[in-house]
Amino acid sequence: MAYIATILLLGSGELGREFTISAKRLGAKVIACDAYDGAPAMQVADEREVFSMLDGAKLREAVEKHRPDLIVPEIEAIRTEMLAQLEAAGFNVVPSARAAQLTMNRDAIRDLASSDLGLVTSRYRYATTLEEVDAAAAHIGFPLVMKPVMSSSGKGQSKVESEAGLQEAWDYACANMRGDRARVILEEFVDFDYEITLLTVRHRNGISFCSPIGHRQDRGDYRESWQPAAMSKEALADAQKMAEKVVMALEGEGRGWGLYGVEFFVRSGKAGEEVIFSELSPRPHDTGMVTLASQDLTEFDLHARAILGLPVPALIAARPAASAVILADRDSADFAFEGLEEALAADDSVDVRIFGKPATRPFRRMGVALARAEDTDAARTLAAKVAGRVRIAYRGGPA
Ligand SMILES: Nc1ncnc2c1ncn2[C@@H]1O[C@H](COP(=O)(O)OP(=O)(O)OP(=O)(O)O)[C@@H](O)[C@H]1O
Ligand SMILES: NCC(=O)N[C@@H]1O[C@H](COP(=O)([O-])[O-])[C@@H](O)[C@H]1O
Ligand SMILES: [Mg+2]
Repeated sequence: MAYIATILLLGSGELGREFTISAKRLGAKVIACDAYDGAPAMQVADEREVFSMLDGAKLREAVEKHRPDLIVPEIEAIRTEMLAQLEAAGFNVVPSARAAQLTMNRDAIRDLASSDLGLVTSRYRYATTLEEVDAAAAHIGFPLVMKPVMSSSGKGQSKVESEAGLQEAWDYACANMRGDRARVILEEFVDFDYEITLLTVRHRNGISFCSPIGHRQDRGDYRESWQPAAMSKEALADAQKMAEKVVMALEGEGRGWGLYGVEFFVRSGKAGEEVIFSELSPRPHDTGMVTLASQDLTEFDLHARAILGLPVPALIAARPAASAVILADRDSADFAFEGLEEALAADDSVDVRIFGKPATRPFRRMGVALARAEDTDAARTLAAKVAGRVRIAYRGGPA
């Protein structure tokens, strides 16, 4: 059989696994890559390659070996200069090398959104030394949020209440950053009423939006999400306008086709709800796992369709649903999941996804519970209950 496309997937976690299933259902061949063997997407892909996505030479080698039609980043930490070189050499990077490059660096995407595109963001300053941190903090005020410019899933991020906390936050950011560039962003702490992810699909016929996804984060990492999130018509229109603007600005030399997770904070102001752009992922978003329960075409199906040049509907409906994460709390390479029987006892409104990661770590996401109900509040309660019933039984320590 001739495949519709050969896809080289860079990063093979839970998001990549669902994406691989979607792409394969449409007739694609998927080669899953990650730094460790047995990663979730590798378990369902046609082939695998094990190397660090930050190793440019290995990345090029994998591309030359498989000659993919599409190079699909699944994580942020990739040698993006190599993606740009590969794109220049004629390879198709999803959605574009520019998107991968700009979103990997908080300073790059923030400058684009705020200075170039004029989107509303929190006030921010950068710093590369503790002295610069002090100066930036004096400008921003307290409380503030400090993050390494290169990090994801809340790594190295802290909320700082006063001057006394700056040194600790700086040390924490430096210890948990990616790369060798000690640089942080200090952001005004936005006391938002709620936050959303707006899944935005850019495809051959234009742009389509999913219903907004509400979510709750802890330690800078997602814990639960629900869809559709209630918000005013005006606020949703503002968010859609901003999402379209930023997504359109990311195409560069690429096609720009694909699904993006655009994150916003929403707070009420004098003139109604104020929408503040936070950041975005040029790929499926972790909070978007709720679409496995809420939408007929999930965020993974939509990403696959968009990048393959297949039709994406203009209107994407969502029924009330929620997701809740299942986290590990220690290091282990010998463990088992228990409680699935009770977790799934309810009825067909609940489900789980166990990711199949070969080892646990404190706070590592190992699975997710999904629930549908008559409204999102009920769905959240149900999803949390299901997640709570799945237990990880640790039998041994790390490998
Ligand atoms: N300026 C801010 N004010 C208030 N809360 C914030 C601010 N910045 C971040 N947060 C909180 O921390 C969460 C994580 O922040 P952010 O999305 O910037 O981190 P991340 O490391 O890129 O996470 P991910 O990779 O999972 O998207 C946000 O969703 C929000 O809940
Ligand atoms: N916020 C980004 C995100 O959720 N990314 C998802 O987590 C995986 C890494 O998990 P791990 O750290 O447990 O290996 C990534 O591969 C991706 O699927
Ligand atoms: Mg985020």
